[in-house]
Amino acid sequence: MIKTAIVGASGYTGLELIKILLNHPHFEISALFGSEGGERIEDIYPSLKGVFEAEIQKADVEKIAKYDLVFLAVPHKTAMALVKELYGKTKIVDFSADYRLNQKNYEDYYCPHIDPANLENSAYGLPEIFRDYIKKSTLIANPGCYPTATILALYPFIEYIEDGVFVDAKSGVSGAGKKLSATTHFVKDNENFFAYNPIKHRHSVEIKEKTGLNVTFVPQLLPITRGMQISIYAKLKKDIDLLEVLKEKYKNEEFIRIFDKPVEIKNVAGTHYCDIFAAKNENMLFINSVIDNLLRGASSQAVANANLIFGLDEGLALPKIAYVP
Ligand SMILES: NC(=O)C1=CN([C@@H]2O[C@H](COP(=O)(O)OP(=O)(O)OC[C@H]3O[C@@H](n4cnc5c(N)ncnc54)[C@H](OP(=O)(O)O)[C@@H]3O)[C@@H](O)[C@H]2O)C=CC1
Ligand SMILES: CC(=O)N[C@@H](CCC(=O)OP(=O)(O)O)C(=O)O
Repeated sequence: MIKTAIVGASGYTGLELIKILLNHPHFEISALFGSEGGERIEDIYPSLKGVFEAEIQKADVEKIAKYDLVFLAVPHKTAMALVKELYGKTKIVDFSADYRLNQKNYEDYYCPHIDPANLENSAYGLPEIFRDYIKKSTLIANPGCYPTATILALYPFIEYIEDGVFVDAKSGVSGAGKKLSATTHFVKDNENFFAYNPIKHRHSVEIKEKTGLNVTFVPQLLPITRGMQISIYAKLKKDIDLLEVLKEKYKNEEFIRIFDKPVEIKNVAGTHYCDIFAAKNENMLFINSVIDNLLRGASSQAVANANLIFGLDEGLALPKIAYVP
């Protein structure tokens, strides 16, 4: 078995990761870490009682470095402070944005980078596009949830569209993590729907850097727990058969499903799937994608990447059964 540590186990993506790894034939959950430690995972998440019970230790680089595989499900900045010490000692899948961007883009949208030397050692963990790099890397920058759903939808069409696309994005509230804020308060979100941080959201630069396209990106908060839906509006340079383009690009991809009608969050919530649909009105293109932000947008994608860096089948243990009805 491959000894695995989860740093940030008490968070939402940490919990999803635990659930996936409990069904993994090769990755064994050997240690859980958090900011202070001294808690038990089944006390934080009573749903795990009798299923998986373990102590959470205070994060400590010396201890974490002993494991073969480390998932960092921690906030930006915290991740790079750990990677700076851990790189080369173990295999790392980082959920944060710290190794996703070039230094300039990172510092323009986040903060000064404290480990720029390792930016060139990371692979952007979107398997459908960067699989070959991922397999050779020991540091994976797991993509953001909005960029995952947006880039997978745009990728087949990049050569066919004009620069300048509108990305209308909607996320469930778990995308913001477990910490409380005025924006994620029940009374604010319940029976409500609003845009936040339009145009300037940090994910616009991630989408731009990976696709080369200028994007007008507007995230919005849906009053649901999990799942996200992306609507992209673009101009086609020439007439193409949209579904044929999608089917051809993703013909070997088990976890991309192409639909001939608009896609729905509920069909992917609880799974690693990204469902995609596209339609056009003359040269006006509409692309529609859905994912589970906690899974394909974070934890199941992290496991797909870990499978690849250990030379395992990419789909091992990835969830396929949606929470329907
Ligand atoms: N939620 C989502 O849909 C997505 C999240 N991500 C990214 O994944 C990461 C985790 O997100 P999420 O699970 O939502 O966040 P949460 O806020 O739910 O959880 C964060 C976790 O990080 C731990 N943590 C914080 N500081 C430290 C520290 N100094 N040392 C060790 N552990 C620490 C916390 O532990 P403790 O409770 O002990 O403080 C907690 O378990 C973030 O980088 C986020 O941006 C990426 C894509 C989608
Ligand atoms: C609803 C919500 O607040 N979503 C988060 C995005 C979560 C995500 O994908 O991730 P990273 O933080 O890893 O980039 C936001 O807009 O900041």
